[in-house]
Amino acid sequence: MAKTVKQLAQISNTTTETILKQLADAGLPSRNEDDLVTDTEQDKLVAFLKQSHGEQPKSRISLKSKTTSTAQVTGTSGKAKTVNVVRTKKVVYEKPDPAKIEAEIAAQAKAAEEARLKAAEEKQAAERSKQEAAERQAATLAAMRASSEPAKNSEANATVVVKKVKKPEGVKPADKVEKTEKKKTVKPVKQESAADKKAREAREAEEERLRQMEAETRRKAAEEAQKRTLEQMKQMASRYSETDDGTTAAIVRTKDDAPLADGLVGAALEESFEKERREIKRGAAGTAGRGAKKGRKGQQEEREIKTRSKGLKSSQANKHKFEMPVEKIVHNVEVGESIVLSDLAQKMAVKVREVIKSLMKMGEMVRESDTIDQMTAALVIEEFGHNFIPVSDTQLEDDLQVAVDEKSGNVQTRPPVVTIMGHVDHGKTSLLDKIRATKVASGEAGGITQHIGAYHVTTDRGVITFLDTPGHAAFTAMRSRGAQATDIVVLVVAADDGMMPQTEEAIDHARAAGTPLIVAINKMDKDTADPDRVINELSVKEVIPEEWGGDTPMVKVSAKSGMGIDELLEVISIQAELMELEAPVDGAAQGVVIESRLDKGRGAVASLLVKRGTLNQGDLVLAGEYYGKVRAMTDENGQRIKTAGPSIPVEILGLPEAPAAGSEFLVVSDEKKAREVADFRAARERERVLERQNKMRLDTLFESMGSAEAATLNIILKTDVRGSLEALLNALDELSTDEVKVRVISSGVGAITESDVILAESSEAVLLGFNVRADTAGKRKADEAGLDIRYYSVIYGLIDDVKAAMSGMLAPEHREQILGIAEVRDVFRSSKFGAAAGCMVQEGTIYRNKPIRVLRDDKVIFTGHLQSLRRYKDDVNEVKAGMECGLAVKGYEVAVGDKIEVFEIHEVKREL
Ligand SMILES: Nc1nc2c(ncn2[C@@H]2O[C@H](COP(=O)(O)OP(=O)(O)OP(=O)(O)O)[C@@H](O)[C@H]2O)c(=O)[nH]1
Repeated sequence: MAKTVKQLAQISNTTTETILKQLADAGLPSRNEDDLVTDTEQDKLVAFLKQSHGEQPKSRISLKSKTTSTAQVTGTSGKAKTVNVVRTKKVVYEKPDPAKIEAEIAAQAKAAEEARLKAAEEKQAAERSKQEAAERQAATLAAMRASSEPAKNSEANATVVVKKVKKPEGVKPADKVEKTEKKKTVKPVKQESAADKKAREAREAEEERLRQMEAETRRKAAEEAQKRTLEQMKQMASRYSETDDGTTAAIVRTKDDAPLADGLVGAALEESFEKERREIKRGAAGTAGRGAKKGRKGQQEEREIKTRSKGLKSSQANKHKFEMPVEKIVHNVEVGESIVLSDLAQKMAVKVREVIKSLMKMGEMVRESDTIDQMTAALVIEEFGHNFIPVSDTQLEDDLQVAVDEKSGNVQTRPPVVTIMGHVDHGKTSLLDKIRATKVASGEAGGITQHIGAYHVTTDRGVITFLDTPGHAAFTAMRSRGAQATDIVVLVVAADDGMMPQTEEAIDHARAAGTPLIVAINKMDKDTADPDRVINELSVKEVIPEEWGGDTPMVKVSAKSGMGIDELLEVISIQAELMELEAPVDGAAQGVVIESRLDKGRGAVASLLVKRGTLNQGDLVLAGEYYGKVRAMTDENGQRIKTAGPSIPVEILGLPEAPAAGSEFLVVSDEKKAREVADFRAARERERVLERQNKMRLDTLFESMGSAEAATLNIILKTDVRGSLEALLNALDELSTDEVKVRVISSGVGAITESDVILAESSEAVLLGFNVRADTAGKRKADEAGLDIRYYSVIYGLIDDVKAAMSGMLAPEHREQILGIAEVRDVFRSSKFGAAAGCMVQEGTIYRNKPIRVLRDDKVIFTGHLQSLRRYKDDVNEVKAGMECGLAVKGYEVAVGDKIEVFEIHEVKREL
């Protein structure tokens, strides 16, 4: 507030003269004692006075703080004592100097101005260089026109240029362009007249128009080149990404708004089109290479590229060199029902680790070897920015099938394929035997058919092919396959036994497959035979005889006496005629694998039933997961044959492994396709196995958490053929109860090996051999480990043992013990016994009067008795290990290398 000089004198306790003098000294205007002094003047006066008294304005303020605490220290005497610790802290604040601030502001403004000027200069320079480039281009174009078609007008020249761009192969080589460039540079500079100026302007306008056309053409050419390159990548990435309509699906998503010509071509206009084409190619190869083996860095680059909404950065465009339009390679990832993680990663060209990480983010804890389902895979694929293509698991097979269908022709009537079904011991094999007039049943262990066989017989009414399916319930799965492959089911029902569980099952299977049924009421020779009861029981299951108004032919037969056999065959033939069974005879064969096994000497042996076409020796057969050329072909009687038409069963050699019984087979002309389908099927099988294993692991984990007492019976199972293996696995699968789980931890076809024994030892599993034995190393290992190996030749014997072990009913029972093993070293003819064998007893003792088995390649091939046992010329009752002997097997001719195993059945305390 303004005050008079007098008032100020009073406030400061001084005279008015003093104030007036001080005001004058401070440089303020002179005044009288009643004049007002403004606030600003008062401030100035105070500042002057402070300065004149030597006082500087404070620019720094110091603050001090002090804290006191205590600490425990050890004194010189060694005693601990408490001391006070004082901490002082000083903080200095600097008061901003207005002058300094002003200077700083001025400096900043100056720098900003300089930067602006610099930017403007740079912009000008860039424009200049752009203009220069445009001029160079115009000159190049003019020179090109002049050198190519001087007579034509500029419009025509432009067309030529456009044409050349569209067809890069017809373009001019680079050196010619360079020459035209040279021509331009050596031209003398003329003084420009008015007419010249007009002409120049017209030329410039025309050149500008051409330049735009040129730019447009180049853009199109670059786009086309990019398309071609991407097409190549697409083809490389996915050879089988055909859509329903047969066109190839796009593999790469390109961004529509990405500018191509400017960024791509840039100042590379001097370059020839040919060079550009080469560079596009090179760029594509480089990009593909990077894509194929990119690491984390590569992926980061990809992400950056992905987020880029526009083309190349201007800085890159100014590099004066060709740059490939960089775009993430988007793969079409085909996924079937499920996929192994490592395969998925490979298909997306990323590391498995990355896939695992992405799944972890989704809350899925997985490992490299795990399989994930189609939906989860779809999420992962989307996450990585690729295209998810769900594929039918049978797509490749379907394609092959179409190829086979196209080639087949000459449709003819074919023999019916008949499956004989029925309850155990109702006489299926005996009936077939009778039909074939060959005994098959007598040599079988336990009287059970062990695997599916197929036979064809010629009757008065034509050829009929029979599939001989085993009777035990364990073969249900295989039997249902048999029903699918067959035209007619003959249901055998014993007249003295009637309807049994497997009779019902057979009816269900035949119905499910839509296969006509013919009932053979067997054992009619027996006194206890009651066919009416059988018919009554069948009618309950809606199997009604023709006499009762139904549609099921029923024939009373006796496999023993041969009664009704001819009638049965006739009924089968009539039924077949009614069905008008036909198949193409020409063209590639296809059908079903009935049975397969690995033979030590011959490799994989597969029984096939040809359903259509003709199978020839030398054909390339794809069966299940395996393919190979048919090296040799035999019929069911072991006769070598060269061809097999529809409905004919054959045994073939030439596949690398034994395909699963029930697999479809077909002949393919293209080995590459066969390999692809085989690989695909193998991968699918692997996925299924892994899926099952994972499920098992999880289930086990869950169950063991739920019930502490749940015991698990681990089993390692080896069998002679795939058919029995599958049957046993199915049967064992069904045995698990709430208290005891049955877990087959390993299974396979062939002898029990050392590794099987080691696995059994480590996993506390029981070793079960069905019609197979342990090989020498396996046996030695089992002896060392003190492991018991259980051998079986009858399926229900094995199942019963497992059941008994599970239920704790391990009562003493009859069990086999192997007493001795002799190896056949020589075979010679004996007038008395036929074939006699010279043997070496390898283990234990060979007894003349005890039952024996003949083993070939560690598989049981015969069970029976010895006809004679000799030491030199003498008949003996026993021969001990290490001794030679001569023997003859009753009803069987042994071969060199066979083993004769003598066993006996005795009562033992049971334990598993
Ligand atoms: N009396 C009599 N016995 C028969 C007849 N058919 C079969 N058998 C006997 O019945 C038993 C079982 O015969 P198989 O032919 O092995 O019976 P299957 O149905 O093939 O048996 P699995 O292969 O075990 O399913 C044998 O002892 C035969 O001798 C028949 O018509 N009359």
